[in-house]
Amino acid sequence: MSITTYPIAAIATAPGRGGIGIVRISGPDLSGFVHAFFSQPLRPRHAHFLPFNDAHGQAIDEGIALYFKAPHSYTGEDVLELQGHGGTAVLRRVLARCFEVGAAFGLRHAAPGEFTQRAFLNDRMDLAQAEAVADLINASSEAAAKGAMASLSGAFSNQINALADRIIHLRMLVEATLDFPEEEIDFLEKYQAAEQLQSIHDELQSLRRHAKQGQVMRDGLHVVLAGQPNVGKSSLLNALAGDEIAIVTDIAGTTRDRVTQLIHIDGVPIHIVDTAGLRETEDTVENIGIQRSWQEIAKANVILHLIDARHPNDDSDQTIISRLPQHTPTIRVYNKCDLLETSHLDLLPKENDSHLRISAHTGQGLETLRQRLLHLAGWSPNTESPWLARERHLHALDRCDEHLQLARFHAQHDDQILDLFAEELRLAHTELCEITGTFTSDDLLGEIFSSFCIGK
Ligand SMILES: Nc1nc2c(c(=O)[nH]1)N(C=O)[C@@H](CNc1ccc(C(=O)N[C@@H](CCC(=O)O)C(=O)O)cc1)CN2
Ligand SMILES: Nc1nc2c(ncn2[C@@H]2O[C@H](COP(=O)(O)OP(=O)(O)OP(=O)(O)O)[C@@H](O)[C@H]2O)c(=O)[nH]1
Ligand SMILES: [Mg+2]
Repeated sequence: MSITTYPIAAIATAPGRGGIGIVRISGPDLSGFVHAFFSQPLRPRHAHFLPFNDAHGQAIDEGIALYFKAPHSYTGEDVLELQGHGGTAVLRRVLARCFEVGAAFGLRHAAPGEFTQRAFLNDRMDLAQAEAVADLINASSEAAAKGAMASLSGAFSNQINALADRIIHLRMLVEATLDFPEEEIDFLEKYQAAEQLQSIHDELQSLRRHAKQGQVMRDGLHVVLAGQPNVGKSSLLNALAGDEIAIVTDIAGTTRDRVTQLIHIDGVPIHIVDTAGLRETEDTVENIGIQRSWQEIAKANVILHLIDARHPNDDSDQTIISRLPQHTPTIRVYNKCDLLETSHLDLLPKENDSHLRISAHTGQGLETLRQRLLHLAGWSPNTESPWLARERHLHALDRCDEHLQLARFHAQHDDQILDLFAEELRLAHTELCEITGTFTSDDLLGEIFSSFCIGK
């Protein structure tokens, strides 16, 4: 792969004050730089306690210098770490001194993610692992951090590679047969191609379910609270968040702007979006709020349609139902059950997967609601430790599945279409390679690494 020639430097620790701050430099050969900076060579992989001097020999800081020789480093290049005191000004001075010394060596400031990009280009990790580095840093819950670490250590990539190997095996058989046209007729039977395909397909399905969970774990589920004014949407948001986030009053039309709160259910991040109550109104401000409610509803992963349990068959709710998107999972949540006379309970639809009874005031039914949300997120509590995945990975798995299905179609209509079968297998394989980065466009790499923080 293409290896860049110039060295890069950046502050690797978070901006702001900290106990220790690190300036990191990576390049194909830093021995000249090290000598110019310290006037002495450094023993690789040893901690040296040294002054970091300016051009006049005055100490800017004193700290630990660590020198990693290529390829035994994070990036696979020579890496020098200057671990000093973690103050903004002192770190900036150390970095500036690096550029002074490094000018002779073509030292440049690192772009976001450039250290990790070099690690990827030097085969220190594949693309899914590089993405996991960023996901680990950005993880908002311990469960997400655990999942990111699983991906970083290769749990996800290993499964992708195992699946790719099975497709490669089948491809080899097909391609070999294509060289001997007289054998094509027997191919499918001889190698039980349909059975192999079926079993690859089954494995892909299980991988997709797993990856879907990993993606929800990373990005969270967007749950929108929708319904008429005064049904208790904001009260439910507050109850789920365990805090007074949104204003609650008995005045219909209290919420104007959407209010979003991140909560965690069993470690799964869930973005709860409270919206303005839906109704016909002349009020300009409220109308803008209601438009925003519909925008949020259109983007939702799950809609909780709140209904006042005392009026379960309200016309306005029927109108709302008719306008809700058909394909978004929706739960009808009958709120204020604490106010219901027992005799009225019969008027409510039976509780099931899509009809729940709750009270935002007493907390009745909230645990069932939480579990229901987890279920809709594709979460099954007994899954062995999940790894984190991204939307990009899910799309690639979906496309892989489409190609496998087309391959299966050609396998079932087996008259002289072995080359089409082979082509679909090739495309399915390519999709898996996009996940681990064996084939990727520079655009995609740019997009992925530019979203990293500086110094990573
Ligand atoms: N100070 C410091 N801490 C850090 C990092 C770093 O770059 N510097 N990391 C950066 O993100 C993470 C650790 N990742 C690293 C991965 C590989 C190597 C490395 O030197 N690997 C060599 C040697 C392995 C060995 O001794 O067994 C190799 O793989 O050949 C270093 C850090 C988190 N903590
Ligand atoms: N008894 C009882 N009252 C509730 C319950 N949930 C909400 N309320 C009351 O219903 C009124 C309206 O609650 P909100 O949470 O502001 O309703 P909303 O759906 O957000 O209303 P808008 O923001 O106007 O759309 C308040 O007086 C709440 O205290 C409940 O479960 N039981
Ligand atoms: Mg409200």
